[in-house]
Amino acid sequence: MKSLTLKARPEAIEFTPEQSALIVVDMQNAYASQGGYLDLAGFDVSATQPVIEKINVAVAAARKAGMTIIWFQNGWDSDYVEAGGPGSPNWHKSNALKTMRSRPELQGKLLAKGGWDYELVDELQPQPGDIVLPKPRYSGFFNTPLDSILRSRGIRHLVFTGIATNVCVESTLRDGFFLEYFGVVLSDATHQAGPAFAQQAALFNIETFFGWVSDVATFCDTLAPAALARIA
Ligand SMILES: C/C(=C/NC(N)=O)C(=O)O
Repeated sequence: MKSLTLKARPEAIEFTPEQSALIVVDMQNAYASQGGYLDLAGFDVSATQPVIEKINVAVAAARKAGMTIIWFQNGWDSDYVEAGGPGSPNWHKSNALKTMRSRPELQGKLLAKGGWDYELVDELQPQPGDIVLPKPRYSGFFNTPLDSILRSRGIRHLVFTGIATNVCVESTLRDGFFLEYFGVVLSDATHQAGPAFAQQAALFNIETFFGWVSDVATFCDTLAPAALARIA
């Protein structure tokens, strides 16, 4: 297995595709589509289409190079037992749950398994061999088998895409940092929940304290030789 060098901020980072995962965080209608949860809760989702396209490019390149692809889906059962009741901070802080409390006609619709809001957007669909993981909280490491799946495959490097940079992407990358995973964000394959400064702040935090920041074109250029080697 040959290691590759990815140009990134604050410095380049080495990784081996077979020991790395591309993680697609929560590319569901809830987060990327008009009429989904974030839109209904008042967050701007008008610029998510380019992010969807970039993720498709990154996923294709990662798959060709032999990386594991992991798709997260955030949400809960349609009775919201998994969301936690008033004894959970999630019940108080989740804007999806708050939106449904203020608009009872939406009850059972937002981030509920089995519904349109929970589904991945049409343009991004897992392929055989990819791993799809439901998650009930912002961090993909919490109450999911992510850590054991990664350990069993010898994966130490995690490349992140998805929505939202400042919530589930950053939470998962941070938890990964504490578990000794090297986290890289492809900035143009992510989008924030909230104003543009939330994106800048999340990327600043990641690049300065928790990981590395690169972009989709640089990632694909870096992987190209590994993909060719697998065909030859
Ligand atoms: C705001 C929010 C973000 N989720 C995510 N996937 O980053 C939420 O789930 O309420």
